[in-house]
Amino acid sequence: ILSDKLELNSSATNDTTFVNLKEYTSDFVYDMKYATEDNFLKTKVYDCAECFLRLKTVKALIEANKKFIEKGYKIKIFDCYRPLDIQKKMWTIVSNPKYVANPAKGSIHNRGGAVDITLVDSSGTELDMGTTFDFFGIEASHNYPKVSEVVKQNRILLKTLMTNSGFNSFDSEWWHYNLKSGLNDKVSNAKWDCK
Ligand SMILES: C[C@@H](N)C(=O)N[C@H](C)C(=O)O
Ligand SMILES: [Zn+2]
Repeated sequence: ILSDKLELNSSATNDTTFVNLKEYTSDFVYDMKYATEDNFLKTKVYDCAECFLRLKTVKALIEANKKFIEKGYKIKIFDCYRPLDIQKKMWTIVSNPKYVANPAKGSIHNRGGAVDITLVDSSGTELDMGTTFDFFGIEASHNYPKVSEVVKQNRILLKTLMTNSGFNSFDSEWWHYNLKSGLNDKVSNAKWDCK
């Protein structure tokens, strides 16, 4: 029988095992938007705020965060693994692959290989990235030219260290990063246990 719960802490942990980021480090800041009502669905679609990812994604993200910490910043996380059912809900609201991946194909979030993130400074203040998280418009694009020099530099900082740590950026959303090998893994609809 296939379980619809994420299989965790299996004795044979390998790079594609789903793990909880907080079990590996306390160096991240969290604002798991879909575990709140402060998101574009205007409803809490996760029962609790946990960041599950494939172990290989966790390793790459920790490597990236170390580089940001050396510069006085930290990664703040908005979303990690996302069950396919939630992707379907998102797609009914925003059926535009520039902003929400088509569930027929599956997002790399559904594969445990994507993260939605920003940067905070040493006092925990978010860097100005020009738009809010999940602003679905041209202004959120890496290629949008009419942003201030500060915003441009902040986006470049995020993109440079993430792409140097094994992630690809996503042109239409400054916050979304895909692990380079993330498309090789299976889409999942498993949910996680909330204690
Ligand atoms: C919904 C948004 N946060 C996001 O992650 N979009 C990308 C394109 C996705 O759904 O994979
Ligand atoms: Zn995303």
